[in-house]
Amino acid sequence: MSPKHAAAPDLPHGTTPSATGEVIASARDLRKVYGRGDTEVRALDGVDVDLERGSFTAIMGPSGSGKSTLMHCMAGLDRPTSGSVVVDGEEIATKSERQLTRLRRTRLGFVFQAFNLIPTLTARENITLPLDIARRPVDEDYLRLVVDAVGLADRLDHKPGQLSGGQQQRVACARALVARPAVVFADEPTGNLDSTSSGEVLSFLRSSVEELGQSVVMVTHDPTAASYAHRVLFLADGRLVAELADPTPDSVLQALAGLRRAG
Ligand SMILES: Nc1ncnc2c1ncn2[C@@H]1O[C@H](COP(=O)(O)OP(=O)(O)OP(=O)(O)O)[C@@H](O)[C@H]1O
Repeated sequence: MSPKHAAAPDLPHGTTPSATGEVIASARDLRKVYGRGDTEVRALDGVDVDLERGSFTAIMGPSGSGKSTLMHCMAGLDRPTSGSVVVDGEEIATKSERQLTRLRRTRLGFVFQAFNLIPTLTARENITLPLDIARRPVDEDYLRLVVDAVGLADRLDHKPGQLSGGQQQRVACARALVARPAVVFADEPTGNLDSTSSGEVLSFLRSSVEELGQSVVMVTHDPTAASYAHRVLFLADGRLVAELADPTPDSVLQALAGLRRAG
């Protein structure tokens, strides 16, 4: 992975060279209902989606449209009321808590808005934590590749408190990737970052897809962030209402404006 990608926010918006045509995660007629009676909320109201291996997908939509619920149901963090979710060939909607925990640990990567690093561990220890918990050996060559790509080689002995917000989120990205998960789920990964740090994190996520063949799904409110993806899915009222391939910040803004007019 070239360092220029890790620092260059200006990525080409073109075809998806890394995409394989193979589905890595899918949802069928996915529904999630919170509450009942007068307080019932249909957070997901019949979502069908296929996510391709080796592609970067952004999920957008107004507040309350179901973005986080969709991501959480697809990542086994929340259980759907009905419908099916298959990730890396496994139906996850029917798994036990124990099986889900194992699946999340071994096959999925997560990046959250609040970096969620362990303050007493160094950057390196934070990055290798998922492997240590799963008692899997660290692939030092791959670790070096990921660490170089996020530009953290000279920060590995620092604790999170000694790192900037952008650096902490890059540690979180490296942590999500080091076990080579089937899918990385990122929930507003740049929500706490300035535009420069956001660009670095998003460039890294995109290059992890294009150069390492990873599959990334990201919830975001930010059209610029979404433009780093290969594909943007738009949710409204718990339904998938539109999608955009090879987005730019302008085309995302236009799509959002169109949806507001339609709504
Ligand atoms: N635990 C819960 N209990 C009850 N209702 C919930 C719960 N979680 C989410 N909801 C409701 O489900 C709907 C979808 O919520 P969700 O958080 O998925 O939306 P979102 O698009 O991610 O919103 P935001 O952009 O504001 O984060 C909202 O109406 C929300 O109030």
